[in-house]
Amino acid sequence: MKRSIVLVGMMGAGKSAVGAELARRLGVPHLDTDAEIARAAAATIPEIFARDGEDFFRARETEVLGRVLRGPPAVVSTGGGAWMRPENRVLVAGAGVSVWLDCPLALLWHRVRHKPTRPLLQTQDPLGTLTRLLEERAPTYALAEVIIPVREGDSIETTASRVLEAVRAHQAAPAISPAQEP
Ligand SMILES: Nc1ncnc2c1ncn2[C@@H]1O[C@H](COP(=O)(O)OP(=O)(O)OP(=O)(O)O)[C@@H](O)[C@H]1O
Ligand SMILES: O=C(O)C1=C[C@@H](O)[C@@H](O)[C@H](O)C1
Ligand SMILES: [Mg+2]
Repeated sequence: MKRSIVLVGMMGAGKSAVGAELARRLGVPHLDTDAEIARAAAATIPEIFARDGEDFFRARETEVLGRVLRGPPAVVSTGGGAWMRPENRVLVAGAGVSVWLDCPLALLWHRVRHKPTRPLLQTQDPLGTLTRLLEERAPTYALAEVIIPVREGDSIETTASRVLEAVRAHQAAPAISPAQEP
């Protein structure tokens, strides 16, 4: 594996779960930016948001992403908002293939509704917030090089297999030079 695989998408899409399975199969490190930030801060993600604010978290996220992408090829599970920052997309483009786990709203909600670990969903109307975030973010997630639709009933293993297959097909495809574009 020459380039890292970088999973992007909404909270609950399965970036951490599928990333761990992919790394195990490929025999490469699995790095989860949320986990790396929490480890360095010796605090949980909700604690960091509450104590230092979202801007601080986003700055650490960009630092961590840059650091893990400078290392040997790995599977990188990003936080749900990481792909929204243009500088993070530039970092990913330089070192890895980006993969959007494209998961429908109902399935995301089913997975995140009972967990207090996502500070952005600690609102009066968490489903409304999740809906708005997905609507706002989907066009940007769609800029990822590889898109994997994830549907109810797809296991972590099945999703990991589909990611691997799609990444291999993507890497085997000849790059289109600007001169060939219409
Ligand atoms: N394909 C799947 N089948 C069943 N459960 C899954 C699947 N993918 C993820 N899950 C479960 O859904 C929950 C959320 O997944 P996970 O933590 O991997 O999401 P995430 O994309 O990393 O979210 P975040 O952006 O908040 O870190 C976990 O409990 C995980 O085990
Ligand atoms: O979607 C988001 O913006 C977030 C997702 C999580 O992975 C964490 O990075 C944090 O809770 C923010
Ligand atoms: Mg995660």
